Amino acid sequence: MASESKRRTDRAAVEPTPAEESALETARRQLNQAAARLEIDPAIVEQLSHPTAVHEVTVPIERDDGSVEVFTGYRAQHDSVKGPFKGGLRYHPEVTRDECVGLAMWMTWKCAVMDLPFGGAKGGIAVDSKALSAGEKERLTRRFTQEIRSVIGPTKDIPAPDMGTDPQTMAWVMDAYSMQEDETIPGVVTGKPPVIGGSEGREKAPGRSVAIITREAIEYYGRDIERTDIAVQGYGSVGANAARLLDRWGANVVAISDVTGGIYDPAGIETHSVPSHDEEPEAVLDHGAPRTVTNDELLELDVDVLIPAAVGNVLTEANAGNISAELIVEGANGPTTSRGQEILTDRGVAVVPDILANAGGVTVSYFEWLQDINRQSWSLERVHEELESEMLAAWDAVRTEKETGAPTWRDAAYAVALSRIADAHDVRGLWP
Ligand SMILES: NC(=O)C1=CN([C@@H]2O[C@H](COP(=O)(O)OP(=O)(O)OC[C@H]3O[C@@H](n4cnc5c(N)ncnc54)[C@H](OP(=O)(O)O)[C@@H]3O)[C@@H](O)[C@H]2O)C=CC1
Ligand SMILES: O=C(O)CCC(=O)C(=O)O
Repeated sequence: MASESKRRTDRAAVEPTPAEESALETARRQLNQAAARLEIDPAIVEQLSHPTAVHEVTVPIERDDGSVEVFTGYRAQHDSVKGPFKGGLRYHPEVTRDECVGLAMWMTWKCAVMDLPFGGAKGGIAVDSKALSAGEKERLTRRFTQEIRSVIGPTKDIPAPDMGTDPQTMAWVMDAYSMQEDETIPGVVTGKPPVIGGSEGREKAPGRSVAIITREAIEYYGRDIERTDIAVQGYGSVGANAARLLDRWGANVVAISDVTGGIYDPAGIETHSVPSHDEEPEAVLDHGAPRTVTNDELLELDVDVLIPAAVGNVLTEANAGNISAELIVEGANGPTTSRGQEILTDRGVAVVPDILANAGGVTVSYFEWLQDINRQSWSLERVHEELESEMLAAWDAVRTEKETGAPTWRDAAYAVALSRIADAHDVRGLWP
């Protein structure tokens, strides 16, 4: 696509990198670097550096022992030039306003890489979800939904699962929202159980897309998947499903981990016999293996491919020089800091970015939203076929950018995403 906003320049890179950076700082730095290469109107870049809105709400709940606890929740809405805001809800102790804004920015680019008619959002509650009973989690979710009810909706902003939330959480959001609207509105969230309008295949979709993109990248670099050793950090919706699919496709998954640490077996791990986070949290270390590793050690193992699929900021200035993998496929959102990326790039390590690799989640969310508004139900086979085709189309678009001069896979993915977003802003124009 020929585009005014896409012409490359040699403008110098942006600000220096601090030792530690927030998701928002990383996201802004990546935006500025990509925009500098693409010659995008500075007014549009400035606009995209800020969220459209950030809603901060107080969420009081009654604990099972009768006491009242007050939590803070957020919904950050970044950009909606191409359609309603879209993105997950995260329940994690480290959720902050800035983290939600950074993650919302990445959702904008992710939807644009996939050419979905959505913008970017992210939200969550600063809470340790594992310390809540099911009843407490339900009360927290229903109260949070009530607090953000006026800013979400099937044509406004559509939440979905992320870390610490799952299909049941989405069912509570849908129910709380629908009760207030006096009608059943399945399209207000995606990632619901299929029995209430959720899509087949949504839960495993982010892991499936990570596996598809890993498979394509392995082939791109001329490797044989059956002779490829892979380490995966995080064994949840993304990590476990990616590991299991790659294992099924013949790769040698030699290391996996959860929050408590990991296991390493150079002969390969039977991934299906290790419970995922959804099946049983913190169970990876219970599985017998010749060696256990810490999460830091897992990242530096002598493997061909590394898939960080848990939390952000794990590949940093401190360890990027020690990473042995030749290929990193980002399953988590924001696992690589700016300085980590620079060091990895200098060392010739290919990093395929989150906004492409884990985009299967939001893509099947889009399928779910389509099914909801059309009152349809697709088969799992259809979801898999359509996801495969969307992922390959996005991979081709990004690969073309890489082959025509983008220095890194992240630059290539941003070139695809940002040019689409900038063009959309350009034609819609600014309200006077
Ligand atoms: N769910 C989705 O639709 C999508 C999620 N993502 C991103 O993928 C990442 C993982 O999300 P998801 O799989 O949904 O999360 P889950 O909650 O399903 O699983 C997270 C996994 O990571 C482990 N974990 C948690 N903290 C750490 C840590 N500090 N170090 C190592 N492992 C840790 C958990 O361990 P334990 O089991 O012991 O708790 C669990 O195995 C996040 O960055 C998320 O934003 C991206 C796209 C879509
Ligand atoms: O499915 C969605 O809408 C969003 C999933 C998500 O939060 C993500 O891709 O990071």
